[in-house]
Amino acid sequence: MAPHEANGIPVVDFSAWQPGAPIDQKKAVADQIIAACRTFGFVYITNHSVSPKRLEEAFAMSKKLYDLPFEKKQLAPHPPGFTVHRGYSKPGLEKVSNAMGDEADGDELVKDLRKVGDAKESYEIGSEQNTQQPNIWLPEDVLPGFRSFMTDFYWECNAAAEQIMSAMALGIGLDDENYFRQSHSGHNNQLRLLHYPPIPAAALETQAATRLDAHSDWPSMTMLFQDDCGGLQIEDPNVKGKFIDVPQVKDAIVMNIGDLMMRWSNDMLKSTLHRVGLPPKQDRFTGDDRMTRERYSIPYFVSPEGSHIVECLPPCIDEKHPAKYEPIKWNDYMLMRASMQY
Ligand SMILES: O=C(O)CCC(=O)C(=O)O
Ligand SMILES: [Fe+2]
Repeated sequence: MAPHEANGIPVVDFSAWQPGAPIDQKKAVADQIIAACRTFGFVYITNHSVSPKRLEEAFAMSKKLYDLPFEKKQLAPHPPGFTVHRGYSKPGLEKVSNAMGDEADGDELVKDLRKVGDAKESYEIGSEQNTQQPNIWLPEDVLPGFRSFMTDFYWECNAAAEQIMSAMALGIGLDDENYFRQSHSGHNNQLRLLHYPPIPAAALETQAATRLDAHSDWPSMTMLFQDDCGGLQIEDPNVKGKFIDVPQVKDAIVMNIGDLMMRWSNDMLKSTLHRVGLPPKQDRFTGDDRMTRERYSIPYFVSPEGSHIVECLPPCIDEKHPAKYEPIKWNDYMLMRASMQY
């Protein structure tokens, strides 16, 4: 029998969600997703529309990308600044170098940290029709088939996202199952290929480096595909500051609510802090450096149109829960969030 949870986090079997299925059957799936999103803000979804074969191909393509020499990957560079999120971002070394201290101090830890590899590298892809965020591709001969595969995969992910959002609409209690489709054309989503190279365990343990700091995602929701390395953690819904592992469930989507959906749902659904740290013990190499395994993950961020006005959903408002937020455009919300970061 399929598992119903992994480390306490609900696993929802999506196979009963079929276009012509009886409403009770669909509602059962929808309710399970919403229940998980109310407590954890995270839920595993199995038997969704992205096939295991396609996922295997996507991870294989991502590996091919990251196996390329640095100079080749740099042929599709992420533009400087925060306005366009496309193309290849090389590993950020700021944290690591900050912790290195004075070269002359001879400290063992400092020496260790000198060997610290790259914390993470990423490649961002969007809709080919999104003119505000034009894609940045490698020359075709550098990685043949990459562009066409990722363009198709982007829309396959969106098809799964549409079904999940339909289930969410039903689970929230909206009359129209297609409610979220009106504002989510799919052109504003973001496919991210992430690679966390091997790194000495000591660097993560001493927090001299992190793979990915604790954060919440901004958009409506995120669908994450992860390999079996481990290291993803979410904040325990019952204990602030305590993080629990989100182990791999093979081929499952790890779906999580973003800040925008939390606001949209008048805080009924939770946008939960999550981070990527040290992989579980058994995944570590035993050499002197105790190098951790590398990790690959593929998040897919789902956002509405920039001009869409997000207003607390009626089923999430009652006498005990009056609307907490003013209506806001997704574009304005992003600007507000970006300005808060400085
Ligand atoms: O790599 C992961 O598993 C997490 C990625 C993530 O949280 C993000 O990119 O926002
Ligand atoms: Fe995230």
